Amino acid sequence: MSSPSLDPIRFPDDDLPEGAVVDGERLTRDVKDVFDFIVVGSGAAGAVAAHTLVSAGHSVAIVEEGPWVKTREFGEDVHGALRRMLRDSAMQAIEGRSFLPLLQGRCVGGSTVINSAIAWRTPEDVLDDWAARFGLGKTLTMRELEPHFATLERDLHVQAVELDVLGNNNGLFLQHARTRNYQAGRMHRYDNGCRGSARCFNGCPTAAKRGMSVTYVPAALKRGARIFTSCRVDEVLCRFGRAVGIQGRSTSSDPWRATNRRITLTARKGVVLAASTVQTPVILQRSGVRAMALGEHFQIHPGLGLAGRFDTPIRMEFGATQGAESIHFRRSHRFKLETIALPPELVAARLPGAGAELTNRLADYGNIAIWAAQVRSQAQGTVRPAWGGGARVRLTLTDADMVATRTACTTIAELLFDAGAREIWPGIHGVPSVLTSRADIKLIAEGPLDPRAYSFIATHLFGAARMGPDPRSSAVGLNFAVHGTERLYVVDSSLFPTNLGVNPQHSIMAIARLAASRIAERASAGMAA
Ligand SMILES: Cc1cc2nc3c(=O)[nH]c(=O)nc-3n(C[C@H](O)[C@H](O)[C@H](O)COP(=O)(O)OP(=O)(O)OC[C@H]3O[C@@H](n4cnc5c(N)ncnc54)[C@H](O)[C@@H]3O)c2cc1C
Repeated sequence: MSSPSLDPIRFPDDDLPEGAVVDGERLTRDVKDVFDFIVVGSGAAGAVAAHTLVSAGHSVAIVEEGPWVKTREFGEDVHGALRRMLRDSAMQAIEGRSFLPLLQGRCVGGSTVINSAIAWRTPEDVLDDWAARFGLGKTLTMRELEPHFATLERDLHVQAVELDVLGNNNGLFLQHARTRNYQAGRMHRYDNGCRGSARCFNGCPTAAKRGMSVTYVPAALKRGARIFTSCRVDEVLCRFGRAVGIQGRSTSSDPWRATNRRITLTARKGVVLAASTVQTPVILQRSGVRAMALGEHFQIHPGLGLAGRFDTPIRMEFGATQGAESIHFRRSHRFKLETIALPPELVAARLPGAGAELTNRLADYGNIAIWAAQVRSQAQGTVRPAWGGGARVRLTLTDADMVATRTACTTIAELLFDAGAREIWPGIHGVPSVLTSRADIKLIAEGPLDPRAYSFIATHLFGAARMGPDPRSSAVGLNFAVHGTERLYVVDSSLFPTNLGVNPQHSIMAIARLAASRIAERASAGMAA
């Protein structure tokens, strides 16, 4: 008999129903099958939609381009995580006046596997704007969304970061933001027992982070759904103006394992696209959907961070990866402040200097804090299919976006000096790489307004198949169906008319849940959208 302490811990992605997972990397023949609904993508939107549809009694197939990387495979190796779980090994970029790196998950659970699990309900001012300016009327009001938020919060265990895993990076930010009377707090996250390993980005090693690969995907499979992993959807099959299935092929991140089998799935009741704001519009365009707004109005929250070096230990490697935030400036200046812990490999990529100078700086890793901003930018861009099956994404930040960015940087610099930072490393071209006194902050305030001078990253994506009643200005109707094509639905943030100014996963899931409930009801009643 084994000792209790040696009993292996079981994770929710360990025990999956027999036959529920079809691994494209192991397929030896082409696949044909029939379901009520095909859901494309297993991230925030797809997992929730699939779970809702199967719970309503419909048969469901989820098709996911990436592999299923299980909890017990998550490690500390950042490069391995980037290669296995991120699209294009994290080498995607938005083109425009600058190249802006674009990060997306490409695995079962999508970006929820590699994200920080921060949960924010959609701000009411955003919903009011959608209703008034974009004709959404009562489709997406807080009254309609509230029960979906409540269920998600219960299922995914949304709670404030526990004090014992707050860590110094988060704690210092909170203390000094509050001293300045900024509206600030501990983050609320999908968290069931975070141990503060600061490894959200590599995949949570304890499954405490309630990403989709350990929650709604296994739950949907237990209710009878099937998932086709490492299977990429190339196009939606349409006949006589109605979606009837999907066509795709098996894939692999390792070219030696690619089997290239054809996947043809028939959908009796509909195809639900949840492949993300970049891939959903591309699938639609490849499938021959023509809508004026398709691929247009793409938006992001450009994010960037400043590092501060302290004399005292910060130890970013302990604590919630992102644990403290302030929405004080969301409406007045269009940015949200956040803490973030980055592993040494990613910090090294941002440090000023080279050779011995760089090595000395990296030796200070234990004394570095990183505080960041997500900017609610106004720029709109485009998403188009690219050669080789990818996407070409274009967007250039506006002057107003750059003013907001610069203000966010000065605000962070002030907070870092308040907290006792000896040096600040702003990482802005044209501003000295090391600032040593408060007087230096004016160098940021007078710094460039050129997006090429800043090290942005985009992880929050919106639009490109926006919702609205008028096919001339939107791609998706108020019933979540693509204008002009019956039974072809979009449930991810492609349909959002604008960005939010807060982290998007919670809004995406609540809207996907609401959409899938309505789609399921109509299908049960025998009505096509
Ligand atoms: C590093 C990082 C940190 C983040 N932190 C937070 C946070 O803390 N809080 C928050 O609210 N948001 C956060 N976000 C954003 C959030 O994760 C995303 O907004 C959300 O996951 C998007 O949901 P989605 O379902 O649209 O797309 P995803 O979750 O990205 O899922 C889309 C899935 O579709 C699959 N897919 C794409 N194309 C195809 C195809 N042709 N065939 C089959 N499958 C396909 C993809 O492989 C992917 O798995 C973060 C994002 C990143 C990258």
